[in-house]
Amino acid sequence: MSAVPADLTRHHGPDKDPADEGPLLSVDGLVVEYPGKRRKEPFRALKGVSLTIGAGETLGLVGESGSGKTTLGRAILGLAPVTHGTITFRGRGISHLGKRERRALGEDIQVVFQDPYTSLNPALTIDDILTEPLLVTGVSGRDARARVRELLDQVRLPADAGARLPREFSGGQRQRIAIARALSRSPRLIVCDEPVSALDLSNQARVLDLLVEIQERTSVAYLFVTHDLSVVRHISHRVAVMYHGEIVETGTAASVTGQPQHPYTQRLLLAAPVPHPARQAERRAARRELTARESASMKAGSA
Ligand SMILES: Nc1ncnc2c1ncn2[C@@H]1O[C@H](COP(=O)(O)OP(=O)(O)OP(=O)(O)O)[C@@H](O)[C@H]1O
Repeated sequence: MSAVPADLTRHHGPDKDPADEGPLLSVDGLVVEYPGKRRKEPFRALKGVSLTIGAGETLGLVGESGSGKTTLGRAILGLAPVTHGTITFRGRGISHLGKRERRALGEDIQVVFQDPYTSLNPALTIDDILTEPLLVTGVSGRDARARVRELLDQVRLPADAGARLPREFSGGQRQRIAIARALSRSPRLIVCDEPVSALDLSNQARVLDLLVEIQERTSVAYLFVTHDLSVVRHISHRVAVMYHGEIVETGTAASVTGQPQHPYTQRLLLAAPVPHPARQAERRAARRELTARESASMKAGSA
């Protein structure tokens, strides 16, 4: 069940669209394999992943490096090869769309990448970066310019920012421009792939607050990929934990980070740094205990 209040699940006005009845996105038994190098077996990066995201909901996706988080986001965006399983968006299968259908879906599903330094075209002004996705869909130049002013205001940048180039902005400001670009066509879902991990702590907090505020206003949903548990706690309604290409635990942000069930989630929590040396020592002791318990149960299993 979604942790999002019922009034947040409305989208784009009071008329009910049958496509909005179920979850916004469902992923069922998703398998993604990358071709093996030099005729080796293909590498299975996702091994049957299932999850749902409701309208207006943030699902935090955590897991260590290489667990498959980015691959899942890329599969939803049509950028990773789906071997088995289905991805359904507003009731429609989207795992194997043609180029034109995928482009049309760009209106509803957008992405914000980790690195605000490489994700914006350095040769274009901010106005051009933000108008481009609108002009390709036939919006008039005048309407696109008006929308750009609205977007800059939404991400707290001055209207004259439009005439400048990406290099004239800080990392946090660039990430806000990338968010404005993702919002330009009013999507229902944004895949946020580590959007704050390249930023310093104060910019992280500003960008996270901005994402929450935008969600409250527009009911956009986020798949929020991160390896940082404090970030996931701050932003998510629910959290899914990935480990070696599988989802090993899903629950509300409070339950997954408060009473983790899976040993990997317990380990992930114990690995998160805490400022106080005494708490750090407690964590080290808890990690040792967990390792001892795991090796005892492995020995019992192999006996
Ligand atoms: N294009 C590719 N070709 C082959 N293997 C790939 C490709 N992309 C990813 N992989 C492999 O798939 C696995 C999952 O990678 P993925 O980037 O999805 O993990 P991740 O959890 O997002 O990691 P990180 O937090 O480091 O970004 C890794 O073992 C990776 O090496």
